[in-house]
Amino acid sequence: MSIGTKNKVSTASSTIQQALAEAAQGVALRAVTKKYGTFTAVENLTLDIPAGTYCCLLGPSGCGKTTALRMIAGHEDATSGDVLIGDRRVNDIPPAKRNTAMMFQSYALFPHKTIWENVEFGLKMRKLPESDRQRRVGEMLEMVGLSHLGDRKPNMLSGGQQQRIALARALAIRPQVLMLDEPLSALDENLRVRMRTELRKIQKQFGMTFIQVTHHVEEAFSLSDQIVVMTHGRIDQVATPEELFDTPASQFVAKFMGDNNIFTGKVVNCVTDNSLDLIGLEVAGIGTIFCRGHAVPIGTEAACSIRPDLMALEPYSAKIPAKSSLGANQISARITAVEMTGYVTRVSLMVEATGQEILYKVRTEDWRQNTLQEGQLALLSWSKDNCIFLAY
Ligand SMILES: Nc1ncnc2c1ncn2[C@@H]1O[C@H](COP(=O)(O)OP(=O)(O)OP(=O)(O)O)[C@@H](O)[C@H]1O
Repeated sequence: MSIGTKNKVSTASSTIQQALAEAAQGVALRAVTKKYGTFTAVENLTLDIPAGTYCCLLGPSGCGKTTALRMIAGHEDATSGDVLIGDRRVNDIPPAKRNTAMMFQSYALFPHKTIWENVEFGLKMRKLPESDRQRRVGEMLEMVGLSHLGDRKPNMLSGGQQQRIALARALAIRPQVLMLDEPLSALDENLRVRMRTELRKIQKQFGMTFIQVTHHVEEAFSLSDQIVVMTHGRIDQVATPEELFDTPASQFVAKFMGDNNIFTGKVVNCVTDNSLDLIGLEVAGIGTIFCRGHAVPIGTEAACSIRPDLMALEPYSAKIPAKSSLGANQISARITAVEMTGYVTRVSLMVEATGQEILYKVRTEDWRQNTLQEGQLALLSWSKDNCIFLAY
């Protein structure tokens, strides 16, 4: 590549970068509800997504995330509440006039049009002059690294390439917000991981607002600045991936994050301590488990959560567990299964007194150093500081 070409590329890229970053707007929902007849699909959602954020709406099937996305895009009317893009209330503005773009799982590329024509489509609809269209399509194809494929039809491209074209087409109109509805689910595992890295890179590079619907926790963790966890049409928690991983706010979130071990019981003890109180939870058949959280009245039914990688496991016979001193969380459990999944080994255990299943996760290399086996009784222990109190 000559120096001249290189300069041209970087100038083009910084021009798009500026244009896209300037276009980006935040989104706000104010007490938004959507009803289908008597059924409430989305209830009283209030949410702020700042401009330039990669936000994922995460939750199980049917929790209302697509409905929420469609109300932002204008494909669904809110039954009540306000939808704002930037400072503008958009409830009564049709989808094509909202300055948003949508990218779907199926890419929705036009099969009979070339790649170039696909990317140009939205610009033609907006009646951009020919010269502007040419320049923008060129820039977009360059951005996704597929300038050389402009003459091909979509069926002559791989799944990953089609995906990038769908992204180029969506961004060509310089939307204030890009919405992505499960954009990676049609791809195989390897490609999915590669494409999510690309999506994140492009979103960061150009500082755009992306709102994506997904039910994959790992995908939401890897992509997002902000994750909105939804259940039954409501928001359960809005947090960064790190916050969600370290401190789930509810039993639902702790379970949905994957493998967290949850104990339910009654609050029997609360000690005010630094920013987070030390709480004792009496768990039937197990005893008192100590955890960190915000104090609630003694006697309240609640739960706590401990990550499977933050526990320690050792042979039971080596130590008789001292009856819970403050903060020493220990239980005995029998190993019921050991699964080597690659870097990580998953060890399933059962608390014999209650039948509760517990998961312990360990680096495979570390697991190989110990003598524990399936069928053996073991002692699990974990720190109160890693154990998260869940008030609901
Ligand atoms: N047009 C409709 N008429 C009636 N009910 C609907 C309609 N669209 C969605 N629903 C219902 O609203 C609820 C939320 O649907 P939505 O598609 O938003 O869920 P989701 O979280 O995106 O699920 P998925 O991950 O399966 O797409 C579901 O119970 C669904 O059946």
